[in-house]
Amino acid sequence: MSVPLIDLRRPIGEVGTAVDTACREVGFFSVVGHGVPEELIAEAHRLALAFFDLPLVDRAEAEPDDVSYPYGYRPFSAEALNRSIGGVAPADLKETMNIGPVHAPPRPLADMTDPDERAVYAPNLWPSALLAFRPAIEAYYDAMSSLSSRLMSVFAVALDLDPGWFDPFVDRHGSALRLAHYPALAEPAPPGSFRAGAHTDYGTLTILRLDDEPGLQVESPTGEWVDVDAPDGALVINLGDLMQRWTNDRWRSTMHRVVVPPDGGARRRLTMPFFHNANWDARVECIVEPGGRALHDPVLAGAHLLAKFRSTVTESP
Ligand SMILES: O=C(O)CCC(=O)C(=O)O
Ligand SMILES: [Fe+2]
Repeated sequence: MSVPLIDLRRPIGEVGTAVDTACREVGFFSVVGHGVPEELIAEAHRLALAFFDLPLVDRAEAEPDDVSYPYGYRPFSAEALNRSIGGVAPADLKETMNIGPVHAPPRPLADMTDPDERAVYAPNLWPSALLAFRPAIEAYYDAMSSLSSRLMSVFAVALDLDPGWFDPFVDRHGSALRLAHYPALAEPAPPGSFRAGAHTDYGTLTILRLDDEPGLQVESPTGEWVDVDAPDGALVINLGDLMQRWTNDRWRSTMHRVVVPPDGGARRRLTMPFFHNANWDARVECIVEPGGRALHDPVLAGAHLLAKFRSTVTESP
């Protein structure tokens, strides 16, 4: 299934209407006219592959000592995304490299009394073996950060709010970029395993750069799993749980997963999801349509995110 394709160069009102429809019906869409140079995307993708081609000892240099540290390298089988929704699926068939904010925090770390907030601004861990990696990935992080801000103002318009309505809630966001490598599988995958188990994303929105290898599926409103496809050069956008809650369930945070393709996963796959979050201390209260009532209690964005994140670490990688 091609998820709805939206050209961000169209007039903002038209874009907003298309986004509202896509977010209500599918929770996924793809965008062209996003302004991120193709070379910047290709360079990040190339260096991400080069990172996963490093010998394990060099990748492991970027692995945190403590599994609860949010950034750095996570080896094969360290995560089971399905557990974030209470599932019991085996570990995912992937390894990841996770990158947090690439600029100085909005205020000194010493002023942040919540240790979990400090964790969002914990330093990134980089491998010393691949010098071109860090600048290419930081440039990609920045590009995703700018595109997220633009999408949040499109979201505001789609919800009949002022374009800047979300700004005070996201102007100090601590979002995370993930490089997800699904290696070619030498042996048949264990029964019931996935490249990434069924889950919803946690935050406001995710920007996903797919590659040529298929596998991403979304759950339709009638419960069928459908393949996600997007034209070359497009970026796939989906909503996270916080946005569903914020919109009082008007929009959908859609269940999705990455399956092992019918060839048994003979080819590797590399995607680069960027998980945009609201500010740590943003108080998210349902945006209620006229005449409606709030379906959820207010929640702080940071606490909401951490609870989700902690539920997915496997006990024994
Ligand atoms: O790799 C993909 O296509 C999607 C991965 C994903 O959904 C996630 O990491 O949250
Ligand atoms: Fe996801």
